[in-house]
Amino acid sequence: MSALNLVEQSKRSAAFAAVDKHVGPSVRVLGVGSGSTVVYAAERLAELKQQNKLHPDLLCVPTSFQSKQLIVDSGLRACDLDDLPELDPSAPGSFASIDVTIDGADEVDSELNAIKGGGGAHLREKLVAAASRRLVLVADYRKNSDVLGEKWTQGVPVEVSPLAWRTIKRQLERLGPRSRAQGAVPTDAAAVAAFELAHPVASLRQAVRKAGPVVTDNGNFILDVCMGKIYDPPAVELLLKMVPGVIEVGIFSAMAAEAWFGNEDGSIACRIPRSEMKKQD
Ligand SMILES: O=C(CO)[C@H](O)[C@H](O)COP(=O)(O)O
Repeated sequence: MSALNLVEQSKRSAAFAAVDKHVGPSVRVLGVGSGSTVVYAAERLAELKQQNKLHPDLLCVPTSFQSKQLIVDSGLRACDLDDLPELDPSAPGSFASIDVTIDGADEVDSELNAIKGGGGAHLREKLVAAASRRLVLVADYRKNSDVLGEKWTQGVPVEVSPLAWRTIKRQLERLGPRSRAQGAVPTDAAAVAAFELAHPVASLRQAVRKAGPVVTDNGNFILDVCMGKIYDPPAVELLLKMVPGVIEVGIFSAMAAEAWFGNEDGSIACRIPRSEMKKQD
């Protein structure tokens, strides 16, 4: 099998396995992620729908224009996040009105922190993930990592306001040394800085087959911020988010409950956060 087919096959097997495990007749509201791996999840959902194995009134919440097309093309019903009914505010976890969300990822570390936004959809993806009782990631073996930034070297996608993207870029690039000097980044063990590079580099993502920048589904720009390995994803997420004009950061810290990977040898691996595994030992 060629390398390309191997990657596609591993995306497909991960997506099929995750859908089979998590999307049955009891799931009433499903979040549908974005990207090329989620295309296979939609393929499986369409099959299950044909076989009457889904809830008859299943609602699917899209995370992008692409995701909405996938839902509609699969014969499923799309529903905006804000159209979901408010749940009993006194019930535990009541904010989470989506039963489960299946989404892709660009890289996933051992704690299931993830980099997302390679497809530029991370604002809506994070909104949907935060409103989900369970976030399940699906990816091929190239995304399976120990530390964020090890395999995904294109930078953390950061959605920013087009109003002042150059100013925002400059501020993001100053984060490393300045914030460390001010003690904003936890550096307790000295060697363990929040991220690797002293001088992050942010580049405006350019469109393909259109002159100029990528414009997101929300009318914003994307800066890809290279910062080397990310040793403390929650701290870096917060740090980036605090820059005025940053709309959303493509670091998803401790949001995912499970990650399914298609392996190179054709097998499938399902991972949970390493700290959860230790508790179960
Ligand atoms: O975050 C995303 C889009 O914003 C995607 O889920 C991520 O880029 C993975 O995409 P693919 O499945 O095509 O590798």
